[in-house]
Amino acid sequence: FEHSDLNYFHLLKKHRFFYRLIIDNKEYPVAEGRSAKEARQNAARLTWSALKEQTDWDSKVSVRSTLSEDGAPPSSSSSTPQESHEASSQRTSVSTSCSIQFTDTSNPSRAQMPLGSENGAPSRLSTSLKSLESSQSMSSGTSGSEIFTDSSNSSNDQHAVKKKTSAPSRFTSDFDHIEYLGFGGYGSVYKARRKLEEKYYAVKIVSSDEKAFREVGTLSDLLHHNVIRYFNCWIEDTSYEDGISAGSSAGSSAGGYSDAQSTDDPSVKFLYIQMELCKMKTLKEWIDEKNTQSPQDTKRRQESLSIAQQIVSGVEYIHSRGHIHRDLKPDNILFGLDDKEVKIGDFGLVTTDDDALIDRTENRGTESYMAPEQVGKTYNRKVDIFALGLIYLELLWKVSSGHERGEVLTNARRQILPTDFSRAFQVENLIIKKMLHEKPEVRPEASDLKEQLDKLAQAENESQKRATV
Ligand SMILES: Nc1ncnc2c1ncn2[C@@H]1O[C@H](COP(=O)(O)OP(=O)(O)OP(=O)(O)O)[C@@H](O)[C@H]1O
Repeated sequence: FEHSDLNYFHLLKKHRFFYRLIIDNKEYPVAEGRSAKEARQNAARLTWSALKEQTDWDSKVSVRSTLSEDGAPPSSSSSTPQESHEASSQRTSVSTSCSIQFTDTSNPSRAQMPLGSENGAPSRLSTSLKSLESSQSMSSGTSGSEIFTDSSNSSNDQHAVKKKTSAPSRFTSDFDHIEYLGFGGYGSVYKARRKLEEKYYAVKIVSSDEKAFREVGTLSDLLHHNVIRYFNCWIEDTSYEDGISAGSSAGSSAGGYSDAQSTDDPSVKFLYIQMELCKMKTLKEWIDEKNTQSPQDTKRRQESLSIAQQIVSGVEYIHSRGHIHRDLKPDNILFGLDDKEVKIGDFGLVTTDDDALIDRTENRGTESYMAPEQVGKTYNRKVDIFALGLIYLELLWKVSSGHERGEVLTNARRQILPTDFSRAFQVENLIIKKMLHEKPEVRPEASDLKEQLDKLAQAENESQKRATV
């Protein structure tokens, strides 16, 4: 990406809305968006992610309440289409009801700040916007939008945004057989066939901001069989909504293209990220499946080792390219279409690793997999090794309930592994304990870990051969 494009996104970042959900007096993470609606939807998504984590650990929590805005009594009519889709798609069982409230945490003075009016930068904004637009239409061949910019008059610059016309969507013109796959904290993912080569891809649509650019910036830098492959990205004025994800949204039709996801703010754009299509099965589902099978079997041990080797391979590669994933968890690891390889995805929280412990944004990542130092501001790539330690333990060790899983993970974070586990998996126990060491410098590098796991796999193979002779 051009620096000018990034400047543009830095400027847009100042024009923000913030929302947080409060459920039964518990505050969930603050979400941001470039419109109130987008911030509300992001708040719903972040809360859903947090609830998913929480309900795994404690199934008492209810999440099927209808989301209502601004503290209004919950009612199905008050939820936005996206939110009601989220509420209705929740699979967690309900035991109690709870009240959900949206709180606008925006700083009004910032939220109303005219776009591009800060730091005397309006003409830079116009220039960046223009260069962004021209590169967009060059790459997509479809623009259909006009730019109204008068860079000689800075007072007009807050209007230096696109006037929306019904631009043809590159997504719907280049792709067909579009199917909704799911949503994450930041956007929705679709399976779609690119007409030209008649090949299927996953297309993730997120609001086009700095975080999204960081994700594609990193993905475009990576090519490894254990990392979800990136192909392309482009920007559109509107998001895509199909019949499922749009719910009863006015103006949307099943499988059609609508601007129901567009916002009143014409500067809000959406980044479409075209990626390798994986199976709709995450490592989380694999673990859950294994946990329903009994008893703890040797096949699980072998498969877990092979999966751990692949994840470590991917992480070693990511680290070798100078990145830290920061959000490794079973939900973010998918199976390739051939079901043979696992692939690391969701690079939304990726950052650079300059080898030194540097001051970073605090508290990034999913709480239950986060290394202890990640709650602060100074950490390095070893946070990924900590998360991997917990994942390897979960791969290997059968638990029977969400409650047990919670206990095992909480203790493991303090390097206390189940006694039976230490007995049954002596080598793995030592490796995992080191990965979970409180001091990041004691945790192994991904390359060392890979070597250890390769040796372990070799030893297992040999002992199996001996057993069959
Ligand atoms: N390349 C892909 N192929 C197939 N399915 C995918 C692909 N990428 C994501 N998905 C699916 O789409 C859904 C949303 O994924 P996404 O990466 O946006 O969010 P997430 O990882 O679930 O959540 P979060 O971003 O909050 O961590 C998930 O169910 C995921 O399994």
